[in-house]
Amino acid sequence: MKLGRLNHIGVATPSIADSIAFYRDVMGAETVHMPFDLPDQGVKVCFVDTPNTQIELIEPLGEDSPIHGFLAKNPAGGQHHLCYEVPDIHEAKAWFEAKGARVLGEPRIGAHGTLIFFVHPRDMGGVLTEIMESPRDELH
Ligand SMILES: CC[C@H](C(=O)O)C(=O)SCCNC(=O)CCNC(=O)[C@H](O)C(C)(C)COP(=O)(O)OP(=O)(O)OC[C@H]1O[C@@H](n2cnc3c(N)ncnc32)[C@H](O)[C@@H]1OP(=O)(O)O
Ligand SMILES: [Co+2]
Repeated sequence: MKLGRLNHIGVATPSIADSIAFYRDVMGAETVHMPFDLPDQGVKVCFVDTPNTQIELIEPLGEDSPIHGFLAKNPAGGQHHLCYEVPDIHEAKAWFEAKGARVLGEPRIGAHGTLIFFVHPRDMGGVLTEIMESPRDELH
C-alpha cells in the first residue's frame, strides 16, 4: 500500500457552531461547508477547507456516538483522527490486517460518500487513523 493524500484532520468538538466561529473568525477559514448529520456514524460533521486538505469538525450525535468517550476525556474537544486516501479500500484493509493492526469494523460509507475504515490508535503510534477510498473523480 502507498501512503495517500491527507484527506482530512478530524477535530472533535462539543459544539460545531462554536468551532465554526473559531475557524472562520480566528483562523480565517474562507470556506465552511454546511454541517450535516451522519446518524449511522453517530456524528454531526462540518468540513472546513484549507488550501491543501480539510478540517473535519465532528460533534457527537446520539447516545452511542463513538466520540463520547473522547470528549469525556477532552471536554473542550481536540484533534481526533487523521484520514488518508487510498485507491483500493479492500486492499488497504487486508494490508493493515496483515500488519497485525486492528481494523475497526467493516468498510462503510463515510462523510465524503466513499468507503472508509478506522485502524486502532494503539496500533498506529497513538493516532486514530481513518483510511478512505479516494473519490472516483480524483483517481488518475
Ligand atoms: C466516518 C464518518 C467520518 C468520516 O470522516 O467519514 C468520521 O471520521 S467519524 C469519526 C468518529 N468515528 C470514529 O472515531 C470511529 C472509530 N473510533 C472508535 O471506534 C473509537 O473511538 C476507539 C475504539 C478508537 C476508541 O474508543 P473509546 O474512546 O470508547 O475507547 P477507550 O477510551 O477505551 O480508548 C482506547 C484507547 O485508545 C485511545 N484513544 C481513544 N480515542 C483516541 C483518539 N481519537 N486518538 C488517539 N487515541 C485514542 C484511548 O486513550 C485509549 O488508550 P489507552 O492507552 O488504552 O488509555
Ligand atoms: Co473522518
